[in-house]
Amino acid sequence: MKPPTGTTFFDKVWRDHVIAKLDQESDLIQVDRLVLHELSGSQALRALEEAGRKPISRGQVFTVIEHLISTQPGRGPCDSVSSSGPAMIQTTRDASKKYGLHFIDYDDPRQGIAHVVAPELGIAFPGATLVCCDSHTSTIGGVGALAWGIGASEAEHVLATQTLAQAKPKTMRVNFEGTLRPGVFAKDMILALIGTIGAQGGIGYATEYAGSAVRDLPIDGRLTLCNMSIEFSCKYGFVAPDEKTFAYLKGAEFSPKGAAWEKATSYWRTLKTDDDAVFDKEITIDCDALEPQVTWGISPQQVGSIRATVPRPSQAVDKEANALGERALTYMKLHADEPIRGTPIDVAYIGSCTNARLTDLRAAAQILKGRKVKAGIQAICVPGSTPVKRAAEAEGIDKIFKDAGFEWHESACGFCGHIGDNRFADLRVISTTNRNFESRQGPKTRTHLASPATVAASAIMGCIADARELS
Ligand SMILES: CC(C)[C@H](C(=O)O)[C@@H](O)C(=O)O
Ligand code: SF4
Repeated sequence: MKPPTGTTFFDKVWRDHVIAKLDQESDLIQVDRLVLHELSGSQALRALEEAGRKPISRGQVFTVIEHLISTQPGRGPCDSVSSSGPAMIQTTRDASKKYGLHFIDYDDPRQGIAHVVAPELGIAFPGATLVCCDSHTSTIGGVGALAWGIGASEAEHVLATQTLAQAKPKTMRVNFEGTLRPGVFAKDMILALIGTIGAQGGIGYATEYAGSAVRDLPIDGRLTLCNMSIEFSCKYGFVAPDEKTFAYLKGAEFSPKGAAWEKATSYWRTLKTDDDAVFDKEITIDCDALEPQVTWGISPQQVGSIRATVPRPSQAVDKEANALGERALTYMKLHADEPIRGTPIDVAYIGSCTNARLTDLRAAAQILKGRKVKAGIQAICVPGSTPVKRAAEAEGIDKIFKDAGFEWHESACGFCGHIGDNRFADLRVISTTNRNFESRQGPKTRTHLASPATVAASAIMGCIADARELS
């Protein structure tokens, strides 16, 4: 008789949302929250309208303008970074008003990137299932929700039924153990994991991030970790909720209040993995020894310590990695055995749903205070949301950035992905974002992914720099 084993956080949340078993692998899942942005969300809203249908539960649907809207101060209702932007923005605006959805327009004081706004406003909560037409939706696992990215046709189905058919994934736990040294952050943790497991390492898994280093992270750091789950092909990433989670969500606009809050937190406290639960896969990352990480290639798996040299593709684990390595060095105009630190840069970018929350801006400001961006370097900050921007301004962080020589923008997805603006074309960018694919940030841009502190230090030095030398 197999000894009974405990249940994982994932299994508990999944079990509480199964409406019906569809077949051996798939279940029909109840969806608690649907978040739509104007790029792919507008497609779902238009398809629903063309089918003559309407949302089954408009109170569970949230729409936000954040992908295509310009980040320039003084932006107008349809100022966009792409030619198709104005129409998609207006479609989202019109449908949201027609159906009475929770709508956050470009000039709403709560506006921001969906994956920053949903936790901030308590739209997401522990144990909730939340979907969005975006591959980085797993970010929201940082507050203990089960959140994943879907396509526009799936979003149309959720709009009409508030359910979704899902194949149940295997479970993985990544134990980040130890204590981060000063100058090392959540971004370094997740980059190190992806460098270890590979960009395909999470296919078919739901990943729980655990361990002492995760417990020590602020919620912003947990959101950073979960954000990049998809960069190792893992659709679901999450951190089981704890008192830090509850403190973060308490009092948020859409969080339960009063007796409902007490009832909710008593349920949320049950959402943790049992001590004797067994995972399909477990990995441990030693954080005591962790160094700041920076990518050198064209995949987030092509990453290493900022103190390392660019690796030789011939030393890669297999032929495929070898070929990707050769392609990366050619595209990135780098040479094997050269130190990554000291590589000249053209642009320093702080933004995105990965690393532009208040703790991220504080970490960068600590490096920038009293210093100047190197002459000739473009330095831009796009806060993750308008509330983050306002909170940073209340602390004088915007002044530190501007005095150093950074541009201080309005919140949106901005220059994370190449949606239209070509100002980084053919330049080397060190960036707090989550993807370093070829031409990700514009035609022939060469992107290095790093933490906000590393980006800030690099802006000052004019080359890839170790923030620990400046702090
Ligand atoms: C536009 C959206 C579909 C896309 C994604 O899902 O990842 C974008 O957010 C990105 O980061 O490339
Ligand atoms: S900030 Fe970047 S990664 Fe995040 S949703 Fe927007 S485009 Fe995608």
